[in-house]
Amino acid sequence: MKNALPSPARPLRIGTRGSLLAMWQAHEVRRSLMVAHDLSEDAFEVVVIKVTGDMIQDRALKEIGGKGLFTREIEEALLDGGIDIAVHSMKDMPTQQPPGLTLDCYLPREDVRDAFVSNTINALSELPQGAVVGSSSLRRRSQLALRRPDLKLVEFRGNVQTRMKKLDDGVAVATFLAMAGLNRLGMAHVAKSAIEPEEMLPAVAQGAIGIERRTDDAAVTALLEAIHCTPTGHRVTAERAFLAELDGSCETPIAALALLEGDTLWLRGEVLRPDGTESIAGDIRGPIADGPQMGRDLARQLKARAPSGFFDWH
Ligand SMILES: NCc1[nH]cc(CCC(=O)O)c1CC(=O)O
Repeated sequence: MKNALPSPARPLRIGTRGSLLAMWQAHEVRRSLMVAHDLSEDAFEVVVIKVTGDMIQDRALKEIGGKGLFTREIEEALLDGGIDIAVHSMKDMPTQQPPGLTLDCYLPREDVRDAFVSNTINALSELPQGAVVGSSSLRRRSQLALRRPDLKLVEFRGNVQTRMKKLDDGVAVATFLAMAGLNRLGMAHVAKSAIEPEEMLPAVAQGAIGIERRTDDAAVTALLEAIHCTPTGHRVTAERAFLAELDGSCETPIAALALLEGDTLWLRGEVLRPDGTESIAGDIRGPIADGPQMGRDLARQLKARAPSGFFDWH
């Protein structure tokens, strides 16, 4: 029977990338569903799906371009019925989902901050003049270039171990990771310090895990409702509306962070030139329910302030 509730005879298939962090996230979704619905582990099956983004680690992702490098194959499996839900780092998710798929279920958000990682230096502010730092994130690179034009930036990619090895080898004196990933993998000690959003505004949806489903799958929709974190949903939705209005992706120099203060949502946003020569930033406050409109409004305000040619990274 289609859309049946999971049972040992027909486990719910959870699709994910194969990276350590992605696997942890898929198992966290399984744990949450088990608790919420009093189901056993064998009501679920974690299905690993190879994605383009994982197969091209040796090249700068922005050279290959295109949105959804980490998600396309997973969404295809979801549409095909090969999996029943897909677990994603929301930071990597395109702002639009393909017809037939819905992404509106979020686990409670982790630490949103970037981590400062180094063997020898304690904090971003303590980097000596002209220091070599490694990052392949266009957002982090442009934010660093803006605030510290003296720094030398080199490409840095790979899992935590690969990056630590590069630091040991002296390829760079520091690099940057998301605190969320380090915390989830029990590797918070790798961070010398966390970088406050005031110093480096994080990526849209950083630290949030989202669960995608087939829109018409009523049983899965009901199953997921029980584990949805509403505050995370409000925050991520506002940030993603900001990103969508700027026509951005996880490979554009855009940052945003929404916080809830009582009944109010406070959204900060920043867009940069890729070379970090200029940044346009602003913020907006309003009722939580207006989050998506505020995201669009803030994006339009920043666009109106941008000189011509600012968005040439499109
Ligand atoms: N683009 C890769 C990616 N996607 C999500 C995370 C970390 C976890 C998260 O933000 O949820 C990372 C790695 C990183 O930036 O360190």
